[in-house]
Amino acid sequence: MSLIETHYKNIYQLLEYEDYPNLLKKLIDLTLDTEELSFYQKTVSLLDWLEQNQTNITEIRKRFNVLLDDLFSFLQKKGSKQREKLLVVQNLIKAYTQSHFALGPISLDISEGEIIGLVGENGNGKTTLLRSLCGELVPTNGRISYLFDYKDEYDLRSQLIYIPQRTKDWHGSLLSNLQFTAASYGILGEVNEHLVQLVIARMGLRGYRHLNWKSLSSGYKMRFELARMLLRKPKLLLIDEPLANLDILAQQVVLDDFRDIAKSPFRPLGIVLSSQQLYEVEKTSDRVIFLKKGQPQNADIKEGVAEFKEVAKFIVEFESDWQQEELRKVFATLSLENLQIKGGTYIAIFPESTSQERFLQIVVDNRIPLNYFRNISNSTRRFFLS
Ligand SMILES: Nc1ncnc2c1ncn2[C@@H]1O[C@H](COP(=O)(O)OP(=O)(O)OP(=O)(O)O)[C@@H](O)[C@H]1O
Repeated sequence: MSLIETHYKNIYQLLEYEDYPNLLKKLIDLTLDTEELSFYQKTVSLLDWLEQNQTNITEIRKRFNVLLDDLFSFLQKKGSKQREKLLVVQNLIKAYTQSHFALGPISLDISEGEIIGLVGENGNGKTTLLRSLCGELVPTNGRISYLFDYKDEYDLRSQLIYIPQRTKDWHGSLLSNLQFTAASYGILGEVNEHLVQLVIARMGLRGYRHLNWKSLSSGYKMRFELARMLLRKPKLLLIDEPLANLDILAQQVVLDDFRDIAKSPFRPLGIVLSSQQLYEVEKTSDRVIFLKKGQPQNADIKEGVAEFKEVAKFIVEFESDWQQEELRKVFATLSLENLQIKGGTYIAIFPESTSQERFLQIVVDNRIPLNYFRNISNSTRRFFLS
């Protein structure tokens, strides 16, 4: 099955399951992928119609179906985009003279459709890496090469978007700001009007379009930044702590959005994001880099290329009402090497030969009360252990 056919099948399944909120997002993504005013108009009129007709399910289904068929037959002709390499970093070092902190050497590359997660404790170089990748900081050593086409420095900056942790405030309404952003990238007239409506709806900002910066919560300010990013049609998005200030549900929505946007068969883009939400980031990213004192811990640099390391241990994180002593006793049969407890959560380290099944069997046989369990043998979580 081709990439487009799989995409098509997944989206039609949403129609079958009547998951209209998600379907609407996908439909807007496909509309943006067409880059055609006639489709922008059709989808915006569907959005307007939906606002007045939320209960007529048969008609809603019919309209979604017609538009989806239309979009797919257009995009099928356009064809999917071959994924290309966007960026190559070779032995990057960034040293600050004032604080004696040095990042790197780091080597990595990123292609269209790929998401790289950056994790690590505070002050270990995540922001420094992102700011170096976007050109805001000049490397002390090493090379960063952008492999996509760009006309000049301004064009490069518009295709390479960096969203910092603390974004600048803005004046006026959310709608007028997005219209202004689009205009500053040469998107004018009817295209501007429709495109802005689409990205507003895509980011769930329709009900907030007339609000100003002060009236938006931090989560909605982040959505505004993402809407602004979409208007600029970037190749590479570098984003610092996008999940900070978001509730758990909003975090999952934003991460799903990142995946959908990065992995579009028609306009894929590369994303590098930093976060403290380890497990959420691991679920979403294709690769995760753990930085400690400026060094990637889970990658070996061989001939300038990062190779990701595996650990030779079986490590589990769990929560239980049992005391350490009782747990040590029963897990001794699995040759327990180390048991730590922090913040009410246990981390148990066993030899590599221990399997998850054997661990769970011991739990069942001994009726150990388990409130939570996660195999972290391959998670960057293990680097946070003391
Ligand atoms: N402009 C600067 N001049 C000197 N030192 C700096 C500068 N910016 C950052 N540092 C230092 O570099 C180190 C790494 O900082 P950085 O902001 O990259 O870490 P981080 O992993 O993003 O941290 P956090 O999770 O807290 O955002 C810190 O020790 C910081 O104090």
